[in-house]
Amino acid sequence: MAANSSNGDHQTPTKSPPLPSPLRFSKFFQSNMRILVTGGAGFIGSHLVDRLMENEKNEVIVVDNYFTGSKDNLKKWIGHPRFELKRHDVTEPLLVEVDQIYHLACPASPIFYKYNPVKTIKTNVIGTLNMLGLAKRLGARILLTSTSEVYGDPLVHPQPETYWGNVNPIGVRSCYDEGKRVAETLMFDYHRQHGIEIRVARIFNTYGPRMNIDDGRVVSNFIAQALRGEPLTVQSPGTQTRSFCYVSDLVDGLIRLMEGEHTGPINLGNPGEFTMTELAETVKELINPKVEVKMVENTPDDPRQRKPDITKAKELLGWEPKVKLRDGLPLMEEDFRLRLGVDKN
Ligand SMILES: NC(=O)c1ccc[n+]([C@@H]2O[C@H](COP(=O)([O-])OP(=O)(O)OC[C@H]3O[C@@H](n4cnc5c(N)ncnc54)[C@H](O)[C@@H]3O)[C@@H](O)[C@H]2O)c1
Ligand SMILES: O=c1ccn([C@@H]2O[C@H](COP(=O)(O)OP(=O)(O)O[C@H]3OC[C@@H](O)[C@H](O)[C@H]3O)[C@@H](O)[C@H]2O)c(=O)[nH]1
Repeated sequence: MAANSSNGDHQTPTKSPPLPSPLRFSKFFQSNMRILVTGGAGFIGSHLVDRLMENEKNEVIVVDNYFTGSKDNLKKWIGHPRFELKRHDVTEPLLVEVDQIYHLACPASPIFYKYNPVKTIKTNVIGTLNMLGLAKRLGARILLTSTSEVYGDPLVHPQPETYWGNVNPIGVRSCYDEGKRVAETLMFDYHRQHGIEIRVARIFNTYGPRMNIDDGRVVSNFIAQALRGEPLTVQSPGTQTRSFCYVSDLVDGLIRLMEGEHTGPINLGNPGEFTMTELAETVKELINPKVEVKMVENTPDDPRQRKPDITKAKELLGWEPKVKLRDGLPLMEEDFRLRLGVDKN
């Protein structure tokens, strides 16, 4: 009996299989990395997308619910064959096929994360669970953008990753800082229990073009106020400190972390430390020497000092920030002038 009659395996095909579409061989179909960016329509996310899209081997999918982000931030990529944008809330399950997940979705400015604290904590907990579930199903590597806020009002200065923090669990900032702490816990539990490849970045205050004009964070507030000729509102006492990282440096650190071999957590931030009064004076000097600096009331639980210890990022990722505050502020000023319609005279 002829071997090919026993089962279908060896039958001589009567018709040759269809040729693949000619598009299969166009450069846009040769991507070897499909990357999901949650929160990609936001400030950091959209800069990350710009960098990922520069590599022709990447295909990028963004999901965002547009709470604080905007399609405008991604307008140069809309319609690009290697780019896809979906309105989606990460508190709902997501089905896509990807190799890497950058999980950024979460409001980051205190006025926005406090606006609906229950939603903020759901985004951090349920949103991160959903993304970890997706990573588990696909065997994808996932990076979480955690925050320096996990150190709370730190009693150790500067903050190394080994510091466990000093966080109020029931305060008005807890939806965000405790939310991110739970998100970190989930990342490490999925790593230990299910072998998921995880990366955790602890990002310190980051600034740059495309921040929302009325975002409420200090750098965007001061620049917008200086350009509008309004007083710069320093929240009392003004001696509290922050360390500000320019967004291009931060994005470089995120990509190095994702591509490297270390889970983290790893601090990503610029160790240059400034009081809020110093920041106001610098913005005044660089942008509008005529504006006044006004002391206003602060909000509860505002951390009194913050500065990253970036030894680990230097050693493990070969990363350190390059852009100094005095060089980064004018780049942001340019973008704010365009959007506010204020010319340089
Ligand atoms: N910018 C900083 O200084 C800083 C510092 C530490 C950590 N981070 C983290 O980096 C990430 C990005 O921050 P950012 O400064 O770009 O803020 P952003 O507010 O500009 O971006 C957040 C994005 O997430 C989207 N989003 C919010 N909730 C969502 C949800 N439930 N589903 C889908 N999308 C949702 C928003 O619409 C927005 O586009 C956040 O996770 C934030 O916690 C930022
Ligand atoms: O107009 C303002 C706004 C803020 N501030 C002060 O500036 C400091 C920084 O405040 P921001 O609102 O910019 O940011 P915070 O450092 O409080 O939180 C940020 O931390 C890291 C990220 O996770 C988030 O982007 C955000 O939560 C605070 O001390 C605040 O009191 C002012 O003095 N004037």
